[in-house]
Order: sequence, then C-alpha cells, then structure tokens
Amino acid sequence: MLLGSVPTVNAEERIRDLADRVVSLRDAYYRGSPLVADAEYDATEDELRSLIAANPELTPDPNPLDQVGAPAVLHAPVRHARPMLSLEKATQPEQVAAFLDRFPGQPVVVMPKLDGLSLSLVYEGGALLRAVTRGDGTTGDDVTPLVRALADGVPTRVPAPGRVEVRGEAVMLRSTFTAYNEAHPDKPLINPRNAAAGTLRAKDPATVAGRRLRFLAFELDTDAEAGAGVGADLEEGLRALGFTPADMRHAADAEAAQRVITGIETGRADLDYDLDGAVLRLADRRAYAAAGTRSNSPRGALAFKFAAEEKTTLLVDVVWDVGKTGKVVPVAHLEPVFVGGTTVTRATLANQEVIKARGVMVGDTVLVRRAGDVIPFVAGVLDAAKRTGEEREIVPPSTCPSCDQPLTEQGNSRELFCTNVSCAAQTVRRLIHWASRAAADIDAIGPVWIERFAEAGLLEHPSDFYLLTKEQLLEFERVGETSATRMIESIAASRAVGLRRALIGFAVPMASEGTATRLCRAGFGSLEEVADAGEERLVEVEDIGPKVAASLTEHLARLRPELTRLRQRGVSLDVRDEDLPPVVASDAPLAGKTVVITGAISDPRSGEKVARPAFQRLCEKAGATTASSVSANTDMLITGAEVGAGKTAKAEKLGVAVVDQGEIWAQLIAAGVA
Ligand SMILES: NC(=O)c1ccc[n+]([C@@H]2O[C@H](COP(=O)([O-])OP(=O)(O)OC[C@H]3O[C@@H](n4cnc5c(N)ncnc54)[C@H](O)[C@@H]3O)[C@@H](O)[C@H]2O)c1
Ligand SMILES: [Zn+2]
Repeated sequence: MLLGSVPTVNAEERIRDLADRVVSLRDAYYRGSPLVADAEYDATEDELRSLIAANPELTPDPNPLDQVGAPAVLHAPVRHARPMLSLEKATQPEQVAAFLDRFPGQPVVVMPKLDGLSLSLVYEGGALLRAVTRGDGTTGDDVTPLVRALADGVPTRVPAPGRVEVRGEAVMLRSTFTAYNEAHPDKPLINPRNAAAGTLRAKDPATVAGRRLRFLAFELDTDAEAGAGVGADLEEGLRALGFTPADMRHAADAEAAQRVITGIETGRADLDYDLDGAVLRLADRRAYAAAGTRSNSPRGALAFKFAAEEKTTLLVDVVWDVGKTGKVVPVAHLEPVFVGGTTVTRATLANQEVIKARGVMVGDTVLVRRAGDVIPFVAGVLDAAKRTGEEREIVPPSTCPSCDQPLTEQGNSRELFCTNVSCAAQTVRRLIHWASRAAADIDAIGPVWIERFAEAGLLEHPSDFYLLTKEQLLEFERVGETSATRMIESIAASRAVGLRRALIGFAVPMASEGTATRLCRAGFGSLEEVADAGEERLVEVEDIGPKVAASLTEHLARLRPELTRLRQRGVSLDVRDEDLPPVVASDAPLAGKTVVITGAISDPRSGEKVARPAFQRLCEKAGATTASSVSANTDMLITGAEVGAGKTAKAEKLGVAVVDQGEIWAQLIAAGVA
C-alpha cells in the first residue's frame, strides 16, 4: 500500500511534528546554539518536503519551508530593500542540468557555498551606509560597527555614485578559527560558522577581538545612477567596486558546471574556509535580477549540497591514551558515524581544558567534525537539555593509565604528560612507530605483536628488534614457522633504514618528515653527524628554526647510546640514495627550480587524478625542488584545477610565475619523465 497517496492521520501527524521540529531547530540554530548537526536538520526538512509534496492538502500554514531563517531578537532591526532568501537545493547532476535548461544560452558562474553568514552592505554616494544580517529574510540586524571593526574585505568607500547593494558571506577563515582556539583553550569556538555568527552578535567589538572575519561577495545590485558605470558581469562588477568575490568559475553548459562542482568538492580540504556545497548562479547580474524569485528562493541560483563534515553521535566512552612522547590525551569512543567521507568511531577531545570548556560528558550526544584531513574531533555537546542524568563526568586521570606514575600538567591547556622514561605504554608506542611504514617498515610485525613482545621483555628499544631470534618468536602461541620466518626477514630488511627514515622513526618532538628530508638534502651523511652538528649548524638548513634545532640536539644526545647499539647490530643510519633528490641532468626541464604545487592535479592523457605527492615526485625527477608554500624563494607556482584566487594572489604579489599544470605536464612528457 502506498501511504503517500492517501492522506492518513499518520501523515498529518508526522507533518505537524516535522514542521514544529523545523521551527524549533531553526530557532535554536539562529540563536547560536544548534541542537543537531546541519545534516540532521537537512534530513528533517527533506522528509517534510517530500511528505508535503505527496500530500499537498496537508501543507501546514504557515509552512516553515516557505520561510527564511528565524525571527531572531534583533538589536537594531532594518528592513531589507529586497528579501534575503534561501537557495533551492540540489544533490544530483540531473538537477544541475535541469537548472541550466531553464536558462538556455545564459552562462553561469559556479562558486563555493560558503559556510558563514550572509550580510547585505548598502552604499550610498560611494560611502558605506550600513551592514545588515539576513535575519528572517525581511528584516535583519544592523551590525555596521562590528563589521567595520572586524571584517576584512568590506571597503568603506566604493567608486560609484547612487545606491549600491552588495551581498556576500562573512566567514571566519579556518586559520583564524584554529589560531583563536589555540590561544583560548578555555573557551574554544565550536566551528567557523558558529564563530562568525557569534562574532556579529557581540554587543561590543572589544569582546570579540581576535575573531576576524572575511567578507566574500556574491551578489551586486545597483540603482540606475550607480549601474551606469558598472557592467553586467557579476564578478567583474564586484571587482571593479573593490570587493573580493567568492571564487567564481564560468561554465557554459551543465557538463562544465558539474566539473567545477566536483572540482570544488575535491579541493575542499585545501581551502581556508568551510563550505557546504557549490552555488550556481546566472553570470549576468541583470539576467539574475530579471529571473525573479519564488516564495523563499531566487530562480536564478541553485545550491548543490556536499556530504556533511559534521554529524552528531553518541559519546560512548572516553579513554586516556599514552602517546609516544608521553602525552596523555582523551580519546572519544563514539557510536559509528559517517562524516567527512568515512566512518568515524574515535575522535580526539584534545585536552582536559577543552573538555571543561565544551562541557562534554560520557553519554552525551556530541557534534563530531572531520573537515579535510584533520583528525576528527568532538566539537561540542548538542542539546544538553536532553540529558537523562545517566551521563558521567569525564575525569582526567592523576596517574599514568599505563605505568601508574603521577602525571604532570604542561602549558595553559593543562596537557597531561607521563614523564616516566620507562613507561610501558610509551615504550610500546615508540616501538610501533619505529616499525611503521614511514620509518623502518617492519611490516611483518604488527602493533599487537610488538605489544606482546614488549610485555614479554624482549623489546624495549628499537635496537632490540635486531636481537630477536626465530627461536624466541616460536615460543609465542600462534607464531608458526612461516610467520616467524617472515618476521625475521622483515627485521633484516629494515636494517637498511638509513638516515632519513631512522630520524622519522625516533619521533623527535617538532622534527617532521620534512625536517628529515631537508637534513639529508643539506648534506648530512649520517644520523650521528646530525647529533653532533650543534644548533648553529642545524639552523642553517632551510626551514629548520632554533626550536627544531634545539629539540634535535637535545633528543639525539639522549639517544646516543641507542644509535651505537643500532650500529653494532648492523643497522644503517647513513644517508641513502632515496633520501636525496634524484640526480638530474642540467637540461632537465625543471632543473634548479623551486616549485610549489596547488590545486587538483590530473594526467591530461587519461584525465586520471594524480595524488599530490606523486606529482611532486615527477617534478623532482625533472629537477625541481618542491616546497609546501609560496615564498620569495619560489620560482614557480604550479596550479591544478580549482585554485582559489588567494593562492595565486600571494604568488603574483611576490613576483612568482604562476604556471598551469598543463604546461608542466607537456614538459614532463616531452622529457620522458611522466
Ligand atoms: N543545525 C540546525 O539545527 C540548523 C537549523 C537551520 C538551518 N541550518 C543550516 O543552515 C543552513 C542555511 O540554511 P538556509 O536555508 O537559511 O540557507 P541556504 O542553505 O538556503 O543558503 C542560503 C544562504 O547561503 C549562503 N551562501 C553561501 N555562499 C553563497 C553563495 N556563493 N551564493 C549565494 N549564497 C551563498 C547565504 O548566506 C545565503 O543566505 C543550511 O545548511 C542548514 O543546514 C541548520
Ligand atoms: Zn606512564
């Protein structure tokens, strides 16, 4: 039986429930304390929308789906000249094609759907008159003083007479968000969107100093007087007036638009702002205005939604984990949840101050965030009102969960450390790290076996691996002849570890894999040579600062006896060929060039995506040195697909050549490198 075709009491009740829920969720969200993650809210809206579509006679009045935002309490209400609306949503390529079909011959721009809050900026006679939030779409809040004090990208004057209205999104950059949270571990911000909204709700700019926002424009409206001097192209018009437009790409047809959408989604992790989709919009601002609106969305735009980077789930338990440096961190064990493209069961809670500031308890429904390649973390509790009383407080341990020695607190986030040098958990972590792929790569002995062997007293230092015998291994239950042989062979092969990977294997605080590579390339021949170099010589190496140099010197001095043991047991700590840049002929296409790679890379011959590190190696084979960010030493910025204007702007400012990947591929192919 098809429920949808017959209006039933159930459908009626369900619609009423959903409508009420949408209203209350919105209300909480626009007050700055969301009760669920956006993905859950969107699911509620979607269910309501499809039930109403199947039972139009049951449409609630008022229908929350026809309304915008929530009537927040406003400090200084201002009526918008034109309503600020929602956007029609799409999730399928066919919907994109249908949108373009409605406007034959009209070019569109595709841009990120920025996750901040929208602002309307009104200029009269060239001067900024006011900045207003969206509010309920009809009436917003005048936030001019806050915007003047805190938002970058809002010119106080524009070179146009008459009346100009620019709309766009005020976002908090991810870098600002991270820096702020690092500086304020006691009152962390939940996510950049909430942070932006909260900032513009402050009564006094001084209370939110350090929370800078960035305005990116996506809409331009002019009266006849101002319009005379501004062209029809949206992006050009915004630039001419001194605004930074959202990163807009022109697309002539549905296929091109879909390619840009996909590009935005794949490049999402590399951007400095959150986005939750892409927006398509008629490129000609006059055509956009002429297309008009529906009850709550413009006809000339469409939002394509991406998979969520934040979801809610149950916090099942918190386990304090001892890392290889002795840091004891709270790890959240979660009911599995699909977020940021993978199923997440563990997330970090950072430290005890963050737990306190976020008020998290075991048994809470928490917001889990996994944006880009960042380790998933618990951003906060949602709906603390729903607590049953069964929740448990998270109590930081006073002694090490592994060795029971008292813990010490460090820094203003009061991180916990076990300083016992013979702490079993740390020992095991360090051994596992030594055996990991990036270091000695003892792939036949997994973490569980390492833990067993350590418990049995066979392993304490990495050098102990090299004393293990087959007979010893065979004494363990479930280790047979074959696996014992494989383990011993794998250990033997790891003797060739070499300078770079051995240094990675020791996990010296502050020394990254890049540090290890740069030391090799700077001419160090062995790990002992690095240990003896002294800080002065180390800081001469590119990208190694005084802190890293001091840490290397201190830790390698401590490791000296271990280096001797490794040598005695036949382990190479000398630089290897693979640690050095490949020898290139002086006529190699990129010989002597320092390059930075950005954007999505794909092989033009097959269209296949190429991982950044793989492309980096190709460039190195062609003689280039690769660096991670543009500086005055960079010769060339190689751009893949979907590169934000911010990336190229810095290069251009420094006079660094910006070269499209196509050109580089042609050279790599011609030289037989790729
Ligand atoms: N968690 C919750 O309880 C809850 C409740 C209500 C709404 N929400 C979320 O709030 C979001 C906003 O919902 P909505 O319907 O008000 O807005 P929407 O998703 O329809 O999008 C309209 C908004 O998109 C923004 N935008 C960003 N980039 C843009 C661009 N390039 N071009 C045009 N607009 C751009 C503008 O601010 C505009 O106001 C949704 O993602 C929804 O999930 C969450
Ligand atoms: Zn310990």
